[in-house]
Amino acid sequence: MAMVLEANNLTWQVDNKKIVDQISFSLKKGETLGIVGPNGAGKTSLLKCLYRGYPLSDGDIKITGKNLGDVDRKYIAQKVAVVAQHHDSVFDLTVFDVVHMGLLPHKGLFDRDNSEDLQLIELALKKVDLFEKSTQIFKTLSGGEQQRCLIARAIVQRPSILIMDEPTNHLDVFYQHQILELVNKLELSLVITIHDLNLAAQYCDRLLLMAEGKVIAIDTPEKLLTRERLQQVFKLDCIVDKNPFTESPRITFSGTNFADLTVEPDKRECVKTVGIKNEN
Ligand SMILES: Nc1ncnc2c1ncn2[C@@H]1O[C@H](COP(=O)(O)OP(=O)(O)OP(=O)(O)O)[C@@H](O)[C@H]1O
Repeated sequence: MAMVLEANNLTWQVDNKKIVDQISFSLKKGETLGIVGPNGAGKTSLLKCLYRGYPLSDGDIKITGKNLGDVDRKYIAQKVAVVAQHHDSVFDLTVFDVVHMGLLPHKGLFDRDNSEDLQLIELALKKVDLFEKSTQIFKTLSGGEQQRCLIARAIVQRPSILIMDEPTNHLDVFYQHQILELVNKLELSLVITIHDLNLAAQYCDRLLLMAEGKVIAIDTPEKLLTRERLQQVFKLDCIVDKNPFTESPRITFSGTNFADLTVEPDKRECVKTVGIKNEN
């Protein structure tokens, strides 16, 4: 099957420190890849490499078969939509105007909107249930509504790949599920960073687990999320069983178990909880 995204040996460094260190993976059409790992692992930096916010020190990226170095920004904007963590630039715009921005990669400088464009915006706003709030200023929306507004912009953009940096951040449990269900139904290829491993297991086809800039493993949630691996990376003991609703892996972490919490996380030794039955 043709790959929508191919990342080969991606490396990005600052002051000789490799923040993203020789990462390779590919993404199939319609697949959802979740990037997981501890704070500071390099997840956001990896995403920024993907949409060319950061210049690579080494490696290359192909999007729909074309090398990123050989295409212009407009091609990237047509193929890749991004929902980043910070969106200050759209704060004072109305919901309609933010969603309208999704048309820009497909327009020439002097092109006017036609009826199809307006229909597309209307459909996208209805899909995320924000049509009634079209004239509201973006910054006055709730966190969940802001995420939905940015997803509507991505729908209008009609990309092949949607990249989202922690899309469930600051959302309550209802909106966490709503956002992830919504983007999964769009039938796009998705790359998302996500801290909640249970949500990642439920909504992602594959996970890329990273730490200190490197890939620890890439696999399906069922194969990747093992007690041993999670202990090694997060320094916490856990039980891995199954979510009774979805059958996806369910992870329950123990408390920290550390006598001295002032020790840096990467120097901590994981203390196993005695007597825990683990299905992995
Ligand atoms: N522009 C930069 N200059 C210097 N260091 C940077 C830069 N961007 C990121 N870093 C460093 O790279 C490391 C990885 O940061 P990044 O934000 O990619 O991690 P993350 O896995 O997304 O973390 P979190 O889960 O906390 O959001 C951090 O130590 C960070 O300080």
